[in-house]
Amino acid sequence: MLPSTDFTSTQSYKYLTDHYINVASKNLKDLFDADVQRFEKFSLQFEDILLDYSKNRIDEETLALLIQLARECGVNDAITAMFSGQEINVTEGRPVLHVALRNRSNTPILVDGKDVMPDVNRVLDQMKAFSEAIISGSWTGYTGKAITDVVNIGIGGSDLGPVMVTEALKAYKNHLNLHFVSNVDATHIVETLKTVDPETTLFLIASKTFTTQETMGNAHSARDWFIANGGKDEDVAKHFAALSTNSEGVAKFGIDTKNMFEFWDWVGGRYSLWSAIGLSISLSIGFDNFIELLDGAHAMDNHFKSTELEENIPAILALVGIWYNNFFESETQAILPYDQYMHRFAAYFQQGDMESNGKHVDRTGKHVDYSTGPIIWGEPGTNGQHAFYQLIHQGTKLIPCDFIAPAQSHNPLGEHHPMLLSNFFAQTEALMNGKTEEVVIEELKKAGKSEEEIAKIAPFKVFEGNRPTNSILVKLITPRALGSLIAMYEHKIFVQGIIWNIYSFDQWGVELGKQLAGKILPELKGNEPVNSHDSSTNGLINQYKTWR
Ligand SMILES: O=P(O)(O)OC[C@H]1O[C@@H](O)[C@H](O)[C@@H](O)[C@@H]1O
Repeated sequence: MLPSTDFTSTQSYKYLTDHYINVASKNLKDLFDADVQRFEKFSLQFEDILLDYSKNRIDEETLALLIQLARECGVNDAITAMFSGQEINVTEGRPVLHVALRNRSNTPILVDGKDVMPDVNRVLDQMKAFSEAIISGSWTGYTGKAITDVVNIGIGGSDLGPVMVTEALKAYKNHLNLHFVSNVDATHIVETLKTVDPETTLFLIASKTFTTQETMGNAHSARDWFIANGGKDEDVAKHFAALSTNSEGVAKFGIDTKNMFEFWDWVGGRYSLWSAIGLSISLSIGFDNFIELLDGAHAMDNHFKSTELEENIPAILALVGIWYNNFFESETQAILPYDQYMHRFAAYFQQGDMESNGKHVDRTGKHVDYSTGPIIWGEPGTNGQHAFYQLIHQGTKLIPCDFIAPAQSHNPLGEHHPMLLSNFFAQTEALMNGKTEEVVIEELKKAGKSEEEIAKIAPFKVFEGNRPTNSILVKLITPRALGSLIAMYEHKIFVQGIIWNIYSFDQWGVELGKQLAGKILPELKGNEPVNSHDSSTNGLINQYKTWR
């Protein structure tokens, strides 16, 4: 059982409310001027990952109170509950054990009295053998040729993790061409199939439930294309594999269950890249690198599980996030990787965070009267600088940002990496310090502007500063470091969900739209007008019918 506390009625929350008034009036620049130790005090290192959270609008008292808040909300007990396989996904009646998938120390983890580790290791062995056969070319297609292309068909958690990781670790990639098809828009599968050859293509049908409309639709179209282009029914086994918890659904689709890579209902979709859903990752970068990814996540799990909250990286990130979300009332949080390979990282955590903590009832079923999960967004730097950073620097909204960058590049070409990192360092400094009116006026004077010109233009050139950021500097984005980074954010989301007293591992909010689409689909047949909806929906459907 998870503890259930209304965090707004804790002692620490009350203290934080008063403390906020004091801190909100302070400037980050002044906090740095007043304390030469600030970086040492507010930074933590884990292996090759340095978290600098000193450029946040906090002081030592803030941190102490936030940690007290975490304690009052039972974060430590909740961590124990998750790692020990308790049924903490209450509304779906399941434990939450993505940590078991990467439990490289193999300590037993019990679900209903049974250790899950032998099953986890069995599927890992199966993934290893399969990956090696495909990569080496010993597994051949129906005409005897080696596989050259892998198409992962999945959506949400069965797509975003594999896409994000295979992109982030492209530097480790082998000869196989990876493709990802997620959208039910036929364009996605049609354009992908134009680029592959049925004789040398392997399709991975990735779906936890094996019922998701988009994935099933794309999987059937892929199978039809395979048959229409020379494959026979009996050849399907050489070209289709399934990654799922639903063996019945897999068999019904016509995939030999020998080609099924199993996982379990205690793996949430958005936490599933560590499971059989990661097969495309293992095929792309090799099984050994996939294990490195799991190792990195496991190391972060151990850090999270066994480190006091004061030094616990995911917990600190969570608490600082709560500080902005619930006291400064910031609505969003940007994730800004200064690494082109990590261009899907923010998109991945849009699902990870927003599907987990986008909840409006607490664990007792009561409507919350406080803000829960933030809106997550972001793009890689430096691209974002030339697009939306204007608003972060000079807009009216407070946007806490996580800046992430590798110290070493996989592509050390000329001055590119120092140029990239100079921007990474400059942005957080600029956001913190801003530029005062006096400095602006001084600069304009030096540029020879008249008093009149200066008075006109100066206000537009002022940067208020005092914009908070975390900087996450990673030595090099290796599979291990990436595994740790992903696990770090997963646990941050977990801690926040515990404090907000919500269930982070269900996703009922995605159901209504699915239900209604199921009702509307048959209504789109035929030409007779539809009148079973509100006038807007009827009007749109009926216009569609006249235009199609
Ligand atoms: O893997 P499945 O069962 O096809 O589900 C895909 C996605 O389906 C969505 O509806 C869920 O909100 C996601 O959490 C999930 O990842």
